[in-house]
Amino acid sequence: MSDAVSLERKSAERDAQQLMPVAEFEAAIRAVGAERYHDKHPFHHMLHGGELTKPQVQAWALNRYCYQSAVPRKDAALISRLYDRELRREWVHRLLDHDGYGEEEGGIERWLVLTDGLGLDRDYVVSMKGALPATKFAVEAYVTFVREQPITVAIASSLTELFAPKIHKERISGMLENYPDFIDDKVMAYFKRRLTQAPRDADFALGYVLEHAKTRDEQEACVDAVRFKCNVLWSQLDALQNAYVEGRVPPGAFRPEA
Ligand SMILES: O=C(O)c1cc(C(=O)O)c2c(n1)C(=O)C(=O)c1cc(C(=O)O)[nH]c1-2
Repeated sequence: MSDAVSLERKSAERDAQQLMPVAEFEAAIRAVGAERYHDKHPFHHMLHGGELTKPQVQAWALNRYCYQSAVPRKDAALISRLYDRELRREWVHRLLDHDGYGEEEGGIERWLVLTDGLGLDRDYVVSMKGALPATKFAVEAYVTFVREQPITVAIASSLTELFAPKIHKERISGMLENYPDFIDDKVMAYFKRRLTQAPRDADFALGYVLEHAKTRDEQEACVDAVRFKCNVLWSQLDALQNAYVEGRVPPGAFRPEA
C-alpha cells in the first residue's frame, strides 16, 4: 500500500469513528432550534401577544414579504444544482407551493392577501422599496448560502422548518385573538396552509441530511447551517425591533402614517 493510500484510509477511519450516531446528530440539529430559533425573539413575543400597533404589524408583514419572495428563489437555485432527478422532483413542489401553479394560487399570493388585509398597497409591498436594509441583506444571504454551499449543507439550512409549526400555531391563535380589528381567518390562511406543508418539507430534508452527511465535518457543517439560518431569521427581527419598536427607522424605509 502506498503512503498516500494508507494516509487516506487512516483519515477515513478517523472520520468514521468520530461520526455522530444518527440520533445524536439529529439531537444536535434540534438543539440549535431550542437555543436560538426566532420564536424566542422579543419582537415575536410582542407580535403574538397583541402588544403591537397596526402600523408595526404592517412593518412586519411588508418586511417578511422579502423572505417569502426569496424562498422560491433559493429553492430554484438549489434545483439548478441537482443532478439527481428524484431529488429535483421532490424539491420542485416547494417552489410551486410558494409561486402557485394552475388554479393553486400559492403562498406568495396568500401572503399578499395578508398585506392587503393590513391595508398595504400591493405594488409597494412587491417593490420591496420600503423594506429595511438588514432584511434585504439577510434574505439575500440565505439565497447565496444555498447557491454556494455543498448540497447537503444547503438542504440542512432549510431545517429551521422543523421548528416552524409551533410558531405558526402560536401566531395564528395569538394574532386572531389579539388583533380582531384587522386580523381574521382569511388573512391567516398563509400560516394555516404551512401547518401541513412545513412538516412534510422538514421531514424530507431531515431524512436527507441524516443520511447524506457522511463525515463528522459534514455533520458539523449541517448543524452550522441551521445556526446560520437562525441568524438569517433573527437578524430580520432585530431590524424590525430597532426600527419600529425603538424608533430608529432607516432612511427610505416604510414609515407608518402617524
Ligand atoms: O413564520 C415562520 O416563522 C417561518 C419560519 C421559516 C423558517 O424557519 O425558515 C419558514 C417559514 N415560516 C415559511 O413560511 C416558509 O415557507 C419557509 C420556507 C423555509 C425554507 O427555509 O425553505 N423556511 C420557512
